[in-house]
Amino acid sequence: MAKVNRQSNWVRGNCIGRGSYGTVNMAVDKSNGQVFAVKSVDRSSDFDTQLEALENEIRILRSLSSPWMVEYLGDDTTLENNGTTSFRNLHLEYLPGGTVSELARHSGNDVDENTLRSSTWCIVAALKYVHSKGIVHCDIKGKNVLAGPIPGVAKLADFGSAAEFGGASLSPPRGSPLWMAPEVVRREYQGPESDVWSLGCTVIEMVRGQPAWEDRGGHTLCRIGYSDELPEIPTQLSELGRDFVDKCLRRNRAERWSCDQLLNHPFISSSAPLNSITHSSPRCVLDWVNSEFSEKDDEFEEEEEEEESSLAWELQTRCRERIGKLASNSGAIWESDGWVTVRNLICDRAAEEEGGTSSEYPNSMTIEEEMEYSDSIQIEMTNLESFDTDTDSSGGGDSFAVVVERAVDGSDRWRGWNWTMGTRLQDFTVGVAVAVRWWWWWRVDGGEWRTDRCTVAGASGGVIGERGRWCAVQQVCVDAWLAWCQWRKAGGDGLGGGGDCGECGW
Ligand SMILES: Nc1ncnc2c1ncn2[C@@H]1O[C@H](COP(=O)(O)OP(=O)(O)OP(=O)(O)O)[C@@H](O)[C@H]1O
Repeated sequence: MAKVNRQSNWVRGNCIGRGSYGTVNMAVDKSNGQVFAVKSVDRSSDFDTQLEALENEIRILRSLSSPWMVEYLGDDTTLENNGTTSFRNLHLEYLPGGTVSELARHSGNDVDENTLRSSTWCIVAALKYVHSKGIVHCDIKGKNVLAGPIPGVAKLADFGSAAEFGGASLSPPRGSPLWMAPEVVRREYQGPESDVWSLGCTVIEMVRGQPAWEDRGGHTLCRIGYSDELPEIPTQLSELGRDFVDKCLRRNRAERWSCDQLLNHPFISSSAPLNSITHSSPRCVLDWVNSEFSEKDDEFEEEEEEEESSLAWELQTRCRERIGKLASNSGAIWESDGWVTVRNLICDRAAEEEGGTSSEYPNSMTIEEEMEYSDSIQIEMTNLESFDTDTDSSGGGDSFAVVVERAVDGSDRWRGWNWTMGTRLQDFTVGVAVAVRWWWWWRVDGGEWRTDRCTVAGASGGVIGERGRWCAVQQVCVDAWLAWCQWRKAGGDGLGGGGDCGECGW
């Protein structure tokens, strides 16, 4: 997906947030059905600062990319309201979980410390990355941390105040007063250490559901900037949590811990979301169809294990988010007539070697009938073959079959099946169906990504659509893991052996 100056081929949806620098709406890309968030400022508005902040955010976000930051998807300018209003727009990954500040308010005093630790880990990991790029966020607070679809996954957002770090004070100081570090309030300095102070305030906010300092205007600013006081650390926070906050809230900024040090603090050091995952996968299908993976390899070649783990988690999360958003939409009509097979592939190495044939699928053949197919389908085939090779390398002798059909009415609707190890693994509709290694996504009707009507054989069984949206999202991950398990346990009980995957708990 092009990441800059996206064509204005999208529709603005409901307003999902307002800040001092803009309005945030849901939006849908008409060309591929992708849901995203769009932050907009009316260009004719009297408030130049709003436009400046948005342009600043666009510039900064273009230069950054981390699994723990909300992803920049592009930007554009649109004429709306019958051509009377011109908006400058920033397109962002949509995160449906709300802000950690809202979550904290709703949970009252009932804080789940595991979630807190892992959200904190995400913020620190994001900050470490941002600081390493010479940028200070300048507005760390609960409202600027968006919750992912799974408790404990969080992403840093709102880079409208962010700035390149020059070692001096930023004038005027940036950020939200109650989260500002003392040196920022005093206009002496604003750097990475100042973000760490704000982080300490944010951890308190995530526990209390309220800002760390009570808001009494100028009086509070005096307390922050010119007293020896520190915010009260909530008693319900564990000893480790209190120590972590203490390392952030040092009035002398030289004594504050860096993000590197904080990542090693026992409060969060083992709280990276799903940090046992070490495999990487494509970032998102639409990026990845065109990417040929080279960018990913270059980008992450030198990253440490921790970052690889973060990436893998991010990828899985994106899969869940994407499909979760779309699982509730209406999709392809599965039972309709009028489909034609355009590509049919069966890999049955063992059968070939033994001179046998696959009895599981009646049209068994290596590659048959190629009437018409898209590039993406080609990718699917290529990778299925390597997938099959992987399984065979462990002596599996499995067969892997894929049939892809296209609607004869030319509506660009696709559907397909794949079978493996003699068992029907998945039915899926395909607009773009891609398999790389053990990961699967599928998209229907040229835009919607769905999971319902995806039947998984073996222990999980059933029609996913009957299980409700969240289950459906989980199930997609099960599907992905299922394939992964199969790859790992090639030739064994990979498909039928659900229930013992240590990685996904399925
Ligand atoms: N990518 C996103 N996905 C979902 N919701 C979002 C997203 N970005 C922003 N929001 C929602 O919109 C609200 C306002 O966004 P944001 O904080 O970026 O605006 P702002 O004008 O810069 O705010 P502030 O007043 O804090 O400076 C957020 O608090 C959040 O509720």
